[in-house]
Amino acid sequence: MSGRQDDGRADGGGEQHGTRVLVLNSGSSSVKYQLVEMADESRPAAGVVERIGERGGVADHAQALRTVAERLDAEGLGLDSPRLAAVGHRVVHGGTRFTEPTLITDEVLAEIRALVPLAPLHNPANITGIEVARRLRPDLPQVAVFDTAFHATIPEAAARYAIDAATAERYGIRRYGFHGTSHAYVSQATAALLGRDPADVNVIVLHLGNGASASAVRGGVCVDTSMGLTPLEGLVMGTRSGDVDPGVVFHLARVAGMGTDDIDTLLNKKSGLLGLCGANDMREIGRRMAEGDADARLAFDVYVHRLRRYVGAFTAVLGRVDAVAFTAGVGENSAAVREAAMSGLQGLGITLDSVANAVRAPGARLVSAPSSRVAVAVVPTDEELAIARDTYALARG
Ligand SMILES: Nc1ncnc2c1ncn2[C@@H]1O[C@H](COP(=O)(O)OP(=O)(O)O)[C@@H](O)[C@H]1O
Ligand SMILES: CC(=O)OP(=O)(O)O
Ligand SMILES: [Mg+2]
Repeated sequence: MSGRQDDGRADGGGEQHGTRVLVLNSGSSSVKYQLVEMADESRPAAGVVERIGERGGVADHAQALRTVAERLDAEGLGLDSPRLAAVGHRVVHGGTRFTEPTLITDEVLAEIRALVPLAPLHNPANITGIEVARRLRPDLPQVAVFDTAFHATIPEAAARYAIDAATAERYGIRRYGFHGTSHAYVSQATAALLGRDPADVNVIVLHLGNGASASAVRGGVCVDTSMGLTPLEGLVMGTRSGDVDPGVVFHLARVAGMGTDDIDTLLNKKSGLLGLCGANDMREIGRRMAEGDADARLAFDVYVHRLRRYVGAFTAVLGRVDAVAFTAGVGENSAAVREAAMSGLQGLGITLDSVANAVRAPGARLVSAPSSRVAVAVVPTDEELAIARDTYALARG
């Protein structure tokens, strides 16, 4: 650690002395950013630019990234800082090509671009972030950390769709899975909360943000996940349908006369909670339910029903479950979703402690009853820290 600079000055130090990583987590409609000081994993700067492309928001991802750069400059923490060691980028789709954090070169960028058809809402935003950061600091290592990477261990029986094998092979059609950085981080943190070695613990992780996915993790290794070829499959999400009969697509095409792009937009942006009740934010749904709104109630019930199905399915996949971990915006904050999702599951060894579950508290914590064979935990995710660690490790060589 000879290069570490701990003098506490806002800037300065030699060129090789950077100990900070800028993490860019570009989502379909937001850019989250964090500056992570690796010496103590503190965050000198963090923020989010939201509502990209929506009314009242910035026009596009390039504009959002300019806003991020301006905010960092205003705090004296700009991209020109010599304390910066590297930039870490969340990249959503790595296909079968990328299963590890990867130093970004022109060739790597071209390969990420080739994967755009598999994640049209996400990879273009990630690419814009990479291009902007490379332009501003061509001298810095830039690292891509892939959402799909943690799922590369999923066995063929769970990863393959039962469709014509030659067609699947030719077009790369298989389950890739997403939110992997979060599933990896949270499954490890859950083992730590239980005071056990991750290699001995089986966890069902429920990542419930705007996008949502479940995963089955056996001894630290992912063995199944709810998202598939794209981040559309699986759980009910803010604006995405999750699982639907593929026949719905043909029916809409033939009977409703909708085109491919219209159906894509319908299922990705106008469905899920939003499609069912006109709101995609679980907080608003909670408020409306309290006022007796039947549409909000139905949306909540559909969301929870799907969640319970996956908990049951992944219990069967794992055989033995040690913990169910709730994470991301909804998972960490909605006691009502956790309560409803875990109710009546004594047959699976799950008993929630309703009082503990209702308490708001920071950090990882147990919300199951002492008698519960399966621990139920709320475990805050930290994708940015996980990306920063991977990025720093690779940048330092
Ligand atoms: N206090 C809360 N109660 C219920 N839901 C919440 C609360 N706070 C945030 N959320 C939910 O979290 C979602 C965002 O989660 P987040 O993990 O930040 O998503 P993403 O990373 O996909 O943007 C919001 O849509 C909102 O519904
Ligand atoms: C992959 C995915 O769904 O990401 P997000 O939840 O950030 O949209
Ligand atoms: Mg997220």
